[in-house]
Amino acid sequence: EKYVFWETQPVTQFNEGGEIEEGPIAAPRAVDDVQAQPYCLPDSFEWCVCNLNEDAVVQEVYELLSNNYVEDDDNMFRFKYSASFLKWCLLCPGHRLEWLIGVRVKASRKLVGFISAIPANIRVNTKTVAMVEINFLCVHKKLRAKRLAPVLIKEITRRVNKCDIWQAAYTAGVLLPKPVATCRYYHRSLNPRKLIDVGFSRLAPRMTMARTIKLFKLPGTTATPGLRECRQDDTPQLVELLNAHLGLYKLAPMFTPAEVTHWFQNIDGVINTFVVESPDAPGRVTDMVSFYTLPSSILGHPQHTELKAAYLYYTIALSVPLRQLVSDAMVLAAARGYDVFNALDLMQNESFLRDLKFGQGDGQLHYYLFNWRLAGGCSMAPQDVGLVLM
Ligand SMILES: CCCCCCCCCCCCCC(=O)CSCCNC(=O)CCNC(=O)[C@H](O)C(C)(C)COP(=O)(O)OP(=O)(O)OC[C@H]1O[C@@H](n2cnc3c(N)ncnc32)[C@H](O)[C@@H]1OP(=O)(O)O
Ligand SMILES: CCOC(=O)c1cnc2ccc(OC)cc2c1SCCC#N
Repeated sequence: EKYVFWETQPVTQFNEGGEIEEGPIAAPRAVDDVQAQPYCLPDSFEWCVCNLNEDAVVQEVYELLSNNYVEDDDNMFRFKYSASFLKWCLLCPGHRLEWLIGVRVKASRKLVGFISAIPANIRVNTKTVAMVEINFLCVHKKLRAKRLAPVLIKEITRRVNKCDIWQAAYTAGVLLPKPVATCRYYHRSLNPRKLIDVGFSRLAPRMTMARTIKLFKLPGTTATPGLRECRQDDTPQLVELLNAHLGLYKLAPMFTPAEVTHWFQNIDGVINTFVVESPDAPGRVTDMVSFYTLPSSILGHPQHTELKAAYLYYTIALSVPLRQLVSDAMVLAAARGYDVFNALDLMQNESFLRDLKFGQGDGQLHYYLFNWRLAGGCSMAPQDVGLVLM
Protein backbone atom coordinates (compact mmCIF):
# COMPACT_ATOMS: atom_id res chain seq x y z
CA GLU A 1 0.00 0.00 0.00
CA LYS A 2 1.67 3.20 -1.18
CA TYR A 3 1.71 6.52 0.72
CA VAL A 4 -0.54 5.44 3.58
CA PHE A 5 0.20 8.73 5.39
CA TRP A 6 0.41 11.06 2.41
CA GLU A 7 -2.95 9.87 1.04
CA THR A 8 -4.52 11.38 4.18
CA GLN A 9 -2.93 14.79 3.61
CA PRO A 10 -4.16 17.84 1.60
CA VAL A 11 -1.65 17.33 -1.20
CA THR A 12 -2.27 16.53 -4.86
CA GLN A 13 -2.44 12.76 -5.19
CA PHE A 14 -0.92 10.90 -8.13
CA ASN A 15 -4.22 9.39 -9.19
CA GLU A 16 -6.25 12.57 -9.27
CA GLY A 17 -7.21 14.37 -12.45
CA GLY A 18 -6.27 17.97 -13.11
CA GLU A 19 -8.63 20.20 -11.15
CA ILE A 20 -8.99 23.46 -12.98
CA GLU A 21 -8.98 25.83 -10.02
CA GLU A 22 -5.60 26.73 -8.47
CA GLY A 23 -5.62 27.17 -4.70
CA PRO A 24 -6.05 25.49 -1.29
CA ILE A 25 -6.94 21.79 -1.27
CA ALA A 26 -8.46 21.47 2.24
CA ALA A 27 -11.59 23.36 3.25
CA PRO A 28 -10.68 26.54 5.16
CA ARG A 29 -10.61 26.09 8.96
CA ALA A 30 -10.50 28.50 11.85
CA VAL A 31 -7.50 28.60 14.18
CA ASP A 32 -9.85 27.65 17.02
CA ASP A 33 -10.80 24.46 15.18
CA VAL A 34 -7.18 23.28 15.25
CA GLN A 35 -6.59 20.83 18.07
CA ALA A 36 -4.86 22.47 21.04
CA GLN A 37 -3.20 19.24 22.19
CA PRO A 38 0.10 18.14 20.66
CA TYR A 39 -0.07 14.85 18.75
CA CYS A 40 0.78 11.74 20.74
CA LEU A 41 4.28 10.32 20.59
CA PRO A 42 5.11 6.72 21.61
CA ASP A 43 5.38 6.53 25.42
CA SER A 44 9.14 6.79 25.85
CA PHE A 45 9.41 10.01 23.80
CA GLU A 46 8.47 13.63 24.43
CA TRP A 47 8.20 16.85 22.44
CA CYS A 48 10.57 19.73 23.05
CA VAL A 49 11.24 23.16 21.56
CA CYS A 50 14.80 23.51 20.26
CA ASN A 51 15.73 27.04 21.26
CA LEU A 52 18.65 27.68 18.92
CA ASN A 53 19.51 30.84 20.88
CA GLU A 54 21.06 28.38 23.36
CA ASP A 55 24.34 27.08 22.01
CA ALA A 56 24.02 23.76 23.87
CA VAL A 57 20.76 23.11 21.97
CA VAL A 58 22.31 24.19 18.66
CA GLN A 59 25.03 21.61 19.34
CA GLU A 60 22.44 18.86 19.94
CA VAL A 61 20.58 19.64 16.70
CA TYR A 62 23.92 19.88 14.88
CA GLU A 63 24.97 16.44 16.15
CA LEU A 64 21.63 14.79 15.39
CA LEU A 65 21.73 16.07 11.80
CA SER A 66 25.45 15.43 11.30
CA ASN A 67 24.94 11.76 12.19
CA ASN A 68 21.42 11.10 10.89
CA TYR A 69 20.47 13.56 8.13
CA VAL A 70 20.40 13.05 4.35
CA GLU A 71 22.89 10.74 2.59
CA ASP A 72 23.23 10.23 -1.15
CA ASP A 73 22.05 6.93 -2.64
CA ASP A 74 25.58 5.49 -2.59
CA ASN A 75 26.15 6.53 1.05
CA MET A 76 29.28 8.39 -0.07
CA PHE A 77 28.24 11.68 1.61
CA ARG A 78 26.01 12.93 4.43
CA PHE A 79 25.05 16.61 4.71
CA LYS A 80 26.78 18.27 7.63
CA TYR A 81 25.10 21.67 8.11
CA SER A 82 27.25 23.72 10.50
CA ALA A 83 25.91 25.06 13.80
CA SER A 84 26.29 28.63 12.49
CA PHE A 85 24.39 27.68 9.33
CA LEU A 86 21.50 26.23 11.37
CA LYS A 87 21.26 29.42 13.46
CA TRP A 88 21.32 31.60 10.32
CA CYS A 89 18.74 29.46 8.54
CA LEU A 90 16.31 28.88 11.42
CA LEU A 91 16.56 32.13 13.43
CA CYS A 92 15.47 34.22 10.44
CA PRO A 93 13.07 37.20 10.48
CA GLY A 94 9.63 36.08 11.69
CA HIS A 95 10.93 32.82 13.15
CA ARG A 96 8.98 31.12 15.98
CA LEU A 97 10.82 28.91 18.45
CA GLU A 98 7.77 26.62 18.74
CA TRP A 99 8.30 25.80 15.07
CA LEU A 100 11.72 24.31 15.89
CA ILE A 101 10.41 20.96 17.15
CA GLY A 102 12.51 18.24 18.75
CA VAL A 103 11.72 14.73 19.98
CA ARG A 104 13.64 13.53 23.03
CA VAL A 105 13.89 10.17 24.82
CA LYS A 106 12.26 10.85 28.20
CA ALA A 107 14.75 8.76 30.19
CA SER A 108 18.00 10.02 28.63
CA ARG A 109 16.82 13.41 27.26
CA LYS A 110 18.64 12.43 24.05
CA LEU A 111 17.47 14.37 20.97
CA VAL A 112 16.33 11.76 18.44
CA GLY A 113 14.03 13.70 16.13
CA PHE A 114 13.64 17.17 14.61
CA ILE A 115 11.57 19.18 12.14
CA SER A 116 11.53 22.93 11.45
CA ALA A 117 9.35 25.60 9.88
CA ILE A 118 10.27 29.18 8.95
CA PRO A 119 7.86 31.78 7.54
CA ALA A 120 7.98 32.90 3.90
CA ASN A 121 5.73 34.78 1.50
CA ILE A 122 5.62 32.57 -1.56
CA ARG A 123 4.08 33.58 -4.87
CA VAL A 124 2.60 30.71 -6.89
CA ASN A 125 1.78 32.05 -10.36
CA THR A 126 -0.35 35.13 -9.59
CA LYS A 127 -1.10 34.45 -5.91
CA THR A 128 1.21 35.35 -3.01
CA VAL A 129 0.54 33.14 0.01
CA ALA A 130 1.83 33.33 3.59
CA MET A 131 3.49 29.92 3.96
CA VAL A 132 6.17 28.15 5.93
CA GLU A 133 9.21 26.38 4.53
CA ILE A 134 9.70 22.98 6.14
CA ASN A 135 13.22 21.61 6.48
CA PHE A 136 15.58 19.42 8.50
CA LEU A 137 13.06 16.61 9.09
CA CYS A 138 15.20 13.98 10.78
CA VAL A 139 14.66 10.79 12.80
CA HIS A 140 17.66 9.07 14.40
CA LYS A 141 18.87 6.08 12.38
CA LYS A 142 18.00 3.71 15.23
CA LEU A 143 14.33 4.85 15.21
CA ARG A 144 13.55 4.60 11.51
CA ALA A 145 10.46 2.93 10.00
CA LYS A 146 8.44 3.41 13.20
CA ARG A 147 6.06 5.96 11.59
CA LEU A 148 7.58 8.82 13.62
CA ALA A 149 7.85 11.07 10.56
CA PRO A 150 4.07 11.37 10.07
CA VAL A 151 3.74 12.39 13.73
CA LEU A 152 6.43 15.07 13.33
CA ILE A 153 4.74 16.30 10.16
CA LYS A 154 1.27 16.41 11.76
CA GLU A 155 2.62 18.24 14.81
CA ILE A 156 4.42 20.93 12.83
CA THR A 157 1.28 21.30 10.70
CA ARG A 158 -0.80 21.77 13.86
CA ARG A 159 1.53 24.42 15.29
CA VAL A 160 1.67 26.31 11.99
CA ASN A 161 -2.12 26.11 11.55
CA LYS A 162 -2.48 27.52 15.08
CA CYS A 163 -0.73 30.61 13.66
CA ASP A 164 -3.32 30.81 10.84
CA ILE A 165 -0.94 29.59 8.15
CA TRP A 166 -2.30 26.78 5.95
CA GLN A 167 0.29 26.25 3.20
CA ALA A 168 3.90 25.06 3.11
CA ALA A 169 6.74 24.60 0.64
CA TYR A 170 9.35 21.88 0.95
CA THR A 171 11.82 19.90 -1.15
CA ALA A 172 12.95 16.30 -0.98
CA GLY A 173 14.99 13.82 -2.96
CA VAL A 174 12.31 11.20 -2.39
CA LEU A 175 9.18 11.01 -4.55
CA LEU A 176 6.00 11.90 -2.65
CA PRO A 177 2.52 13.06 -3.71
CA LYS A 178 3.04 15.20 -5.70
CA PRO A 179 5.94 17.29 -7.05
CA VAL A 180 5.10 20.73 -8.46
CA ALA A 181 8.53 20.68 -10.10
CA THR A 182 11.58 18.44 -10.28
CA CYS A 183 15.08 19.90 -10.51
CA ARG A 184 18.46 18.26 -11.03
CA TYR A 185 21.72 18.94 -9.24
CA TYR A 186 24.82 19.96 -11.22
CA HIS A 187 28.35 19.90 -9.87
CA ARG A 188 31.41 21.90 -10.90
CA SER A 189 34.70 20.41 -9.68
CA LEU A 190 36.99 22.93 -7.99
CA ASN A 191 39.27 20.24 -6.50
CA PRO A 192 39.12 17.39 -9.04
CA ARG A 193 41.83 15.34 -7.34
CA LYS A 194 39.79 15.09 -4.11
CA LEU A 195 36.55 14.28 -5.98
CA ILE A 196 38.39 11.50 -7.84
CA ASP A 197 40.07 10.26 -4.61
CA VAL A 198 36.68 9.86 -2.89
CA GLY A 199 35.22 8.16 -5.95
CA PHE A 200 32.65 10.82 -6.85
CA SER A 201 34.43 11.71 -10.12
CA ARG A 202 36.51 9.51 -12.40
CA LEU A 203 39.38 10.41 -14.73
CA ALA A 204 37.91 10.77 -18.21
CA PRO A 205 39.28 8.29 -20.80
CA ARG A 206 42.74 9.30 -22.10
CA MET A 207 42.91 12.10 -19.47
CA THR A 208 45.72 12.26 -16.89
CA MET A 209 45.22 13.74 -13.43
CA ALA A 210 47.48 16.67 -14.40
CA ARG A 211 45.39 17.32 -17.50
CA THR A 212 42.18 17.07 -15.46
CA ILE A 213 43.42 19.55 -12.85
CA LYS A 214 44.36 21.93 -15.69
CA LEU A 215 40.93 21.51 -17.28
CA PHE A 216 39.13 22.64 -14.11
CA LYS A 217 41.63 25.32 -13.09
CA LEU A 218 40.01 28.73 -12.54
CA PRO A 219 41.60 32.21 -12.77
CA GLY A 220 43.03 33.61 -9.54
CA THR A 221 40.99 36.80 -9.84
CA THR A 222 37.42 37.73 -10.72
CA ALA A 223 36.53 39.31 -14.09
CA THR A 224 33.61 41.63 -13.22
CA PRO A 225 34.58 45.27 -12.55
CA GLY A 226 32.91 46.60 -9.40
CA LEU A 227 32.23 43.16 -7.88
CA ARG A 228 32.33 43.44 -4.09
CA GLU A 229 30.91 41.87 -0.94
CA CYS A 230 27.31 42.88 -0.25
CA ARG A 231 26.80 45.38 2.58
CA GLN A 232 23.73 45.98 4.72
CA ASP A 233 23.20 49.39 3.08
CA ASP A 234 22.68 47.61 -0.27
CA THR A 235 19.38 46.22 1.07
CA PRO A 236 16.96 48.80 -0.45
CA GLN A 237 18.37 48.30 -3.97
CA LEU A 238 18.55 44.51 -3.53
CA VAL A 239 14.89 44.31 -2.45
CA GLU A 240 13.88 46.06 -5.68
CA LEU A 241 16.19 44.03 -7.91
CA LEU A 242 15.29 40.68 -6.32
CA ASN A 243 11.51 41.05 -6.24
CA ALA A 244 11.54 42.36 -9.82
CA HIS A 245 13.78 39.53 -11.06
CA LEU A 246 11.87 36.78 -9.19
CA GLY A 247 8.70 37.97 -10.94
CA LEU A 248 10.02 36.00 -13.95
CA TYR A 249 9.24 32.69 -12.25
CA LYS A 250 6.01 30.82 -11.45
CA LEU A 251 7.14 29.83 -7.95
CA ALA A 252 9.21 32.40 -6.03
CA PRO A 253 9.52 34.12 -2.64
CA MET A 254 8.68 37.78 -2.07
CA PHE A 255 11.41 39.24 0.16
CA THR A 256 10.85 41.99 2.74
CA PRO A 257 13.78 44.35 3.44
CA ALA A 258 14.45 42.58 6.76
CA GLU A 259 14.55 39.24 4.93
CA VAL A 260 16.93 40.58 2.27
CA THR A 261 19.26 41.90 4.97
CA HIS A 262 19.17 38.48 6.64
CA TRP A 263 19.40 36.12 3.68
CA PHE A 264 21.90 38.17 1.65
CA GLN A 265 24.59 38.95 4.17
CA ASN A 266 28.15 37.69 4.54
CA ILE A 267 28.89 35.09 7.20
CA ASP A 268 31.99 33.24 6.07
CA GLY A 269 31.44 29.53 5.90
CA VAL A 270 27.65 30.05 5.90
CA ILE A 271 26.47 32.59 3.29
CA ASN A 272 28.40 34.82 0.88
CA THR A 273 26.76 37.53 -1.23
CA PHE A 274 28.42 39.74 -3.83
CA VAL A 275 27.02 42.71 -5.72
CA VAL A 276 28.20 44.65 -8.77
CA GLU A 277 28.47 48.38 -8.12
CA SER A 278 29.50 49.52 -11.59
CA PRO A 279 32.40 52.00 -11.54
CA ASP A 280 30.48 54.16 -14.10
CA ALA A 281 27.57 54.61 -11.67
CA PRO A 282 28.96 54.65 -8.12
CA GLY A 283 26.37 53.72 -5.51
CA ARG A 284 24.20 51.84 -7.99
CA VAL A 285 23.90 48.05 -7.58
CA THR A 286 23.21 46.31 -10.90
CA ASP A 287 23.87 42.60 -10.29
CA MET A 288 24.12 40.08 -7.44
CA VAL A 289 25.41 36.55 -6.91
CA SER A 290 25.27 34.49 -3.71
CA PHE A 291 26.23 31.02 -2.53
CA TYR A 292 25.80 29.16 0.74
CA THR A 293 28.20 26.71 2.40
CA LEU A 294 27.00 23.19 3.14
CA PRO A 295 29.78 20.75 3.95
CA SER A 296 29.28 17.01 3.83
CA SER A 297 30.84 14.16 5.74
CA ILE A 298 32.69 11.83 3.40
CA LEU A 299 31.60 8.40 4.63
CA GLY A 300 34.10 5.63 5.12
CA HIS A 301 37.09 7.16 3.38
CA PRO A 302 40.51 6.52 4.94
CA GLN A 303 42.05 9.86 3.94
CA HIS A 304 39.24 12.42 3.40
CA THR A 305 36.59 13.16 6.04
CA GLU A 306 34.84 16.29 4.83
CA LEU A 307 33.72 17.78 1.50
CA LYS A 308 33.64 21.58 1.34
CA ALA A 309 30.73 22.42 -0.97
CA ALA A 310 29.28 25.75 -2.11
CA TYR A 311 25.69 25.90 -3.33
CA LEU A 312 24.56 28.63 -5.75
CA TYR A 313 21.77 30.60 -4.05
CA TYR A 314 20.07 33.58 -5.83
CA THR A 315 21.56 35.55 -8.73
CA ILE A 316 20.63 38.71 -10.59
CA ALA A 317 22.50 39.35 -13.85
CA LEU A 318 21.45 42.61 -15.55
CA SER A 319 24.67 44.34 -16.58
CA VAL A 320 26.94 41.29 -17.02
CA PRO A 321 26.26 37.78 -18.39
CA LEU A 322 25.01 35.33 -15.72
CA ARG A 323 27.81 32.98 -16.80
CA GLN A 324 30.44 35.59 -15.87
CA LEU A 325 28.81 36.28 -12.49
CA VAL A 326 28.69 32.58 -11.59
CA SER A 327 32.24 32.08 -12.88
CA ASP A 328 33.40 34.87 -10.55
CA ALA A 329 31.56 33.26 -7.62
CA MET A 330 33.39 30.00 -8.38
CA VAL A 331 36.72 31.85 -8.58
CA LEU A 332 36.03 33.22 -5.08
CA ALA A 333 34.94 29.80 -3.79
CA ALA A 334 37.99 28.06 -5.26
CA ALA A 335 40.26 30.68 -3.68
CA ARG A 336 38.61 29.86 -0.31
CA GLY A 337 39.33 26.14 -0.62
CA TYR A 338 35.95 24.77 -1.70
CA ASP A 339 36.05 21.35 -3.34
CA VAL A 340 32.89 21.66 -5.45
CA PHE A 341 30.38 24.28 -6.56
CA ASN A 342 26.83 22.97 -6.85
CA ALA A 343 23.82 24.41 -8.67
CA LEU A 344 20.28 23.35 -9.54
CA ASP A 345 18.89 23.64 -13.06
CA LEU A 346 16.19 26.10 -11.92
CA MET A 347 15.78 29.80 -12.87
CA GLN A 348 18.25 30.58 -15.70
CA ASN A 349 20.97 28.24 -14.48
CA GLU A 350 20.64 25.96 -17.53
CA SER A 351 22.27 28.78 -19.57
CA PHE A 352 25.72 28.42 -18.01
CA LEU A 353 25.97 24.81 -16.79
CA ARG A 354 27.80 23.43 -19.81
CA ASP A 355 30.01 26.45 -20.52
CA LEU A 356 31.20 26.52 -16.91
CA LYS A 357 31.96 22.77 -16.93
CA PHE A 358 29.22 21.61 -14.54
CA GLY A 359 28.44 17.91 -14.69
CA GLN A 360 24.94 16.56 -14.12
CA GLY A 361 24.48 14.84 -10.77
CA ASP A 362 22.42 11.69 -10.32
CA GLY A 363 20.22 13.27 -7.67
CA GLN A 364 16.85 14.90 -8.23
CA LEU A 365 15.26 17.53 -6.05
CA HIS A 366 11.45 17.49 -6.01
CA TYR A 367 9.60 20.69 -5.05
CA TYR A 368 6.33 20.32 -3.09
CA LEU A 369 3.51 22.55 -1.91
CA PHE A 370 1.30 21.50 1.01
CA ASN A 371 -2.42 22.29 0.74
CA TRP A 372 -2.09 24.09 -2.61
CA ARG A 373 -3.22 22.73 -5.99
CA LEU A 374 -1.74 23.99 -9.25
CA ALA A 375 -4.19 24.78 -12.05
CA GLY A 376 -4.75 21.72 -14.20
CA GLY A 377 -2.87 19.68 -11.60
CA CYS A 378 0.16 20.07 -13.80
CA SER A 379 3.72 20.68 -12.70
CA MET A 380 6.16 23.36 -13.81
CA ALA A 381 9.52 23.15 -15.58
CA PRO A 382 12.73 23.72 -13.58
CA GLN A 383 13.27 27.09 -15.26
CA ASP A 384 9.90 28.23 -13.85
CA VAL A 385 11.15 27.66 -10.28
CA GLY A 386 12.56 30.73 -8.51
CA LEU A 387 12.72 29.31 -4.98
CA VAL A 388 15.92 27.98 -3.41
CA LEU A 389 15.59 26.12 -0.10
CA MET A 390 18.73 25.18 1.90
C1 LIG B 1 0.50 24.22 6.72
C2 LIG B 1 1.86 23.70 7.32
C3 LIG B 1 2.26 22.27 6.80
C4 LIG B 1 3.62 21.82 7.32
C5 LIG B 1 3.98 20.40 6.89
C6 LIG B 1 4.13 20.30 5.36
C7 LIG B 1 4.61 18.89 4.95
C8 LIG B 1 6.10 18.68 5.33
C9 LIG B 1 6.59 17.28 4.96
C10 LIG B 1 8.03 17.04 5.39
C11 LIG B 1 9.05 17.74 4.50
C12 LIG B 1 10.48 17.51 4.95
C13 LIG B 1 11.44 18.29 4.08
C14 LIG B 1 12.87 18.17 4.52
O1 LIG B 1 13.16 18.09 5.69
C15 LIG B 1 13.97 18.07 3.42
S1 LIG B 1 13.98 16.33 2.78
C16 LIG B 1 15.06 15.55 3.96
C17 LIG B 1 14.29 14.61 4.88
N1 LIG B 1 15.21 14.03 5.87
C18 LIG B 1 16.03 13.01 5.59
O2 LIG B 1 16.02 12.43 4.53
C19 LIG B 1 17.01 12.64 6.69
C20 LIG B 1 17.29 11.16 6.76
N2 LIG B 1 16.06 10.40 6.88
C21 LIG B 1 15.31 10.42 8.02
O3 LIG B 1 15.61 11.06 9.02
C22 LIG B 1 14.02 9.60 8.00
O4 LIG B 1 14.13 8.64 6.98
C23 LIG B 1 12.76 10.48 7.75
C24 LIG B 1 12.54 11.36 8.97
C25 LIG B 1 12.93 11.33 6.51
C26 LIG B 1 11.57 9.56 7.55
O5 LIG B 1 11.43 8.74 8.71
P1 LIG B 1 11.41 7.13 8.54
O6 LIG B 1 11.67 6.54 9.87
O7 LIG B 1 12.27 6.77 7.39
O8 LIG B 1 9.88 6.81 8.07
P2 LIG B 1 8.61 6.72 9.01
O9 LIG B 1 8.77 7.58 10.20
O10 LIG B 1 8.32 5.28 9.25
O11 LIG B 1 7.48 7.37 8.08
C27 LIG B 1 7.30 6.89 6.76
C28 LIG B 1 6.45 7.92 6.07
O12 LIG B 1 7.22 9.14 5.94
C29 LIG B 1 7.24 9.53 4.57
N3 LIG B 1 8.51 10.21 4.27
C30 LIG B 1 9.73 9.68 4.15
N4 LIG B 1 10.64 10.63 3.86
C31 LIG B 1 9.96 11.80 3.80
C32 LIG B 1 10.34 13.15 3.53
N5 LIG B 1 11.61 13.48 3.25
N6 LIG B 1 9.38 14.11 3.53
C33 LIG B 1 8.10 13.80 3.79
N7 LIG B 1 7.66 12.53 4.06
C34 LIG B 1 8.60 11.55 4.07
C35 LIG B 1 7.14 8.23 3.80
O13 LIG B 1 6.67 8.51 2.49
C36 LIG B 1 6.11 7.50 4.64
O14 LIG B 1 4.82 8.00 4.36
P3 LIG B 1 3.80 7.16 3.40
O15 LIG B 1 3.40 5.94 4.21
O16 LIG B 1 2.68 8.07 3.09
O17 LIG B 1 4.63 6.80 2.18
C1 LIG C 1 30.38 16.28 -5.16
C2 LIG C 1 28.96 16.56 -5.58
O1 LIG C 1 28.02 16.01 -4.64
C3 LIG C 1 27.73 16.78 -3.56
O2 LIG C 1 28.17 17.90 -3.47
C4 LIG C 1 26.91 16.18 -2.49
C5 LIG C 1 27.43 16.29 -1.19
N1 LIG C 1 26.77 15.78 -0.15
C6 LIG C 1 25.58 15.16 -0.30
C7 LIG C 1 24.91 14.68 0.85
C8 LIG C 1 23.69 14.06 0.74
C9 LIG C 1 23.10 13.92 -0.52
O3 LIG C 1 21.87 13.29 -0.53
C10 LIG C 1 21.03 13.46 -1.66
C11 LIG C 1 23.72 14.40 -1.67
C12 LIG C 1 24.99 15.03 -1.57
C13 LIG C 1 25.69 15.55 -2.70
S1 LIG C 1 24.99 15.44 -4.31
C14 LIG C 1 23.44 16.31 -4.18
C15 LIG C 1 23.60 17.67 -3.49
C16 LIG C 1 24.09 18.57 -4.50
N2 LIG C 1 24.51 19.23 -5.30
